[in-house]
This record gives sequence, C-alpha cells and structure tokens, in this order.
Amino acid sequence: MPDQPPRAPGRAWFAGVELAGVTDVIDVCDQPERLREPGWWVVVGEFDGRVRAWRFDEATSAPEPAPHEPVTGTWRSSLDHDAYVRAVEDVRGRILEGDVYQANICRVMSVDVPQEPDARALAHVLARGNPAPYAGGVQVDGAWVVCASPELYLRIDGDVVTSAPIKGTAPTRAGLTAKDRAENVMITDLVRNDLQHVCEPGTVEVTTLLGIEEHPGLAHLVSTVQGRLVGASDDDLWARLLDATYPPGSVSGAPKSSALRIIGELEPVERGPYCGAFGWVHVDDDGRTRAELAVAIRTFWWADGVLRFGTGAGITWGSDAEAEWAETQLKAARLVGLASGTTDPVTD
Ligand SMILES: C=C(O[C@@H]1C=C(C(=O)O)C=C[C@H]1O)C(=O)O
Repeated sequence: MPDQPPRAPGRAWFAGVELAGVTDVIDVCDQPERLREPGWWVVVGEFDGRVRAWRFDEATSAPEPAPHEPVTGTWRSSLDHDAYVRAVEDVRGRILEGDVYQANICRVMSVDVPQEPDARALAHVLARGNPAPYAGGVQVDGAWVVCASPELYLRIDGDVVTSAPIKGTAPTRAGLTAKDRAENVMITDLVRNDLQHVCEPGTVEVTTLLGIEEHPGLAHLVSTVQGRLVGASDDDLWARLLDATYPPGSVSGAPKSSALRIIGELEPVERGPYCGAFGWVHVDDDGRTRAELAVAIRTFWWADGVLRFGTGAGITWGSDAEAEWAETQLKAARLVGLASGTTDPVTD
C-alpha cells in the first residue's frame, strides 16, 4: 500500500461543512503559491502578524457538537472605559492635525480559561444565539478561533473579487446617522483603491453603497465593492491580494498606513486573529479558486489558558467618545453573554 500523507488531528467548519485531517500548514506570505494547490484550506490571518493556512483532506457535514461549558471567570479589558475615551480623544486630536481622518480603535477582552475549550461547542451556541453570515471556526495545532463575523473581507469566485466593508453601527437602523454614513464612505473609497491594485483597470465598482443590514441587537451600514482580478490563476495571486488589501481597511482606518501607526501607539495589546482574516479557500483540480474570508470581528480566540474577544469602533472627527465606548459595549455584550452563559441563545 502506498504511504499515506501525514495527517494531524484538527478540524474547522463553515456553514454546515466540517473539515477534518490537517495535511499541511503554510505561511501564506512566504509561500503564496501553495494556496493555489487543490483542496480545502482554512486561513487565519493575524491583524498584526502572520497569515497562515491549513489544508484539510476531508469535508463532511458537521456532527452535533458537545454542550458548551459556560465561561465562569471575570472578563478584563485591555482598555477600560477611561483609557478608551482618552484614546478616542487622542485620535480626534490627530485628525485635527491632519495625520489621519479615521482610525478604528479596539480593545481586547480576556478571561482565564485554563483548559482548552471545545471550539465547536462555543460556535454552536453562537450560531443559535447570534447567527452570522461568516460564522465558522477552527481548532488545530496553532489556531483556536470561533468567528461570528457579519463582515466580508474577500470573496473570490474565479476572477471576480468582492469585499463588503461595514462601517456605521447602531442598536437599530433608525439610529444610523450622517456620521455613520461619512465613516462608511471613507472606508468604501479606501477599499475601492485597495482592489484597484489587483483588478483590471476600469472594472472596480461599488455595487451597493450604504446598504443596511440588521444583525442580532444591532444594525450596520454595509457597502459592496467588486472587481475583475488580474491573473486570477497566477501563483502570486494571494501575495498580490494581501499586499494590496491587508489588513482590512474597515478595521484599520484611512489613510491606512497612518491609521496602523496610530493603532500601534494607542492599543496596548496585539489584536491577534481579531480584525485579521478568517475563512476558507477551495481550489478545484483545474485551479479555479473560490474563497470566502471574513474580517475577523465578533471573534473569540483561545491560547495559553486565556479566551479573548475583541471589540472596537471607527473614530472620526464627528465621534463622541462616550458613544464610541457604548458601541464597543454593544458589539461585545451579546456574544460575551452567550459564551458566559448569561445570555440565553433561545430567548434573549
Ligand atoms: C472593530 C469592529 O467593528 C468595525 C467597526 C465598525 C463601525 O465602526 O461601525 C463596524 C464594523 C467593523 O468594521 C468590531 O466590531 O469589533
């Protein structure tokens, strides 16, 4: 019998499909050509670090998960109320000086969970209590992520690339303001510019501007940008895509390079997979690629005995610091409540 390829335990799941049996792990920036090899890949990109992909050799329908063990410890925040409010005022000062015109400022919540939790069990609770279009998870050696993201970073279907930045958040659609619309337009323009670097000239268009989407407990403004890729089957596709668009504009700010510098100065801890990319890539035997990567917001990750969850908001000149803090609370409350067992997935 021929030798079987080495196969490690681990699994991932998206939209009812479960992937099992890791055969390869790659650093996408070092080996972008590997992500053109046929099969199912799962991508986890850290906002401030590596973008890695795991290849799986088996796709099945997801089995019923074990029950989720509610998290019992006390959640901490990398920026407390006062520190977050100071950071918002700091960004407004830099906007006044002309350094930047939007920066997304985030905080990381964390709680001690010494034993590695069952990611699939948490994902199941979130799927019931907070269904999300880009929900998924992965639990492999080197990555533990459960994502309930409403935001599309990149969809690839052959040579068509789509991104749908979210900017503008309120408890209900009636609460969305002119400030939210301005915030969204800035980032939509940035994403358009990012995609122009990898698309045929003249093909990038905004197919929806300022659409409204409702998710459990909040409403978002969502725009959609689409273009036709140059060299969609070339080996360097992912190198060019990441170079042009990573990290995602909506969770960085504009101009992106200034926003990233400011984020590095104001946020005390790294974001890890939060605000990075998370999703799947499928390459057919004939090389056609389909992929769906979320902006990894509304995302939990576990490492070294600590479960983390990130929450943040886009800061512009029109920001009110207390309202931005409240927005970060709103985005976290339901999901952290579900993980902690204080929000009932069925009735709340
Ligand atoms: C950073 C987050 O959200 C980002 C900021 C948003 C906003 O300011 O309205 C909306 C979606 C995200 O792009 C988060 O949810 O943690």
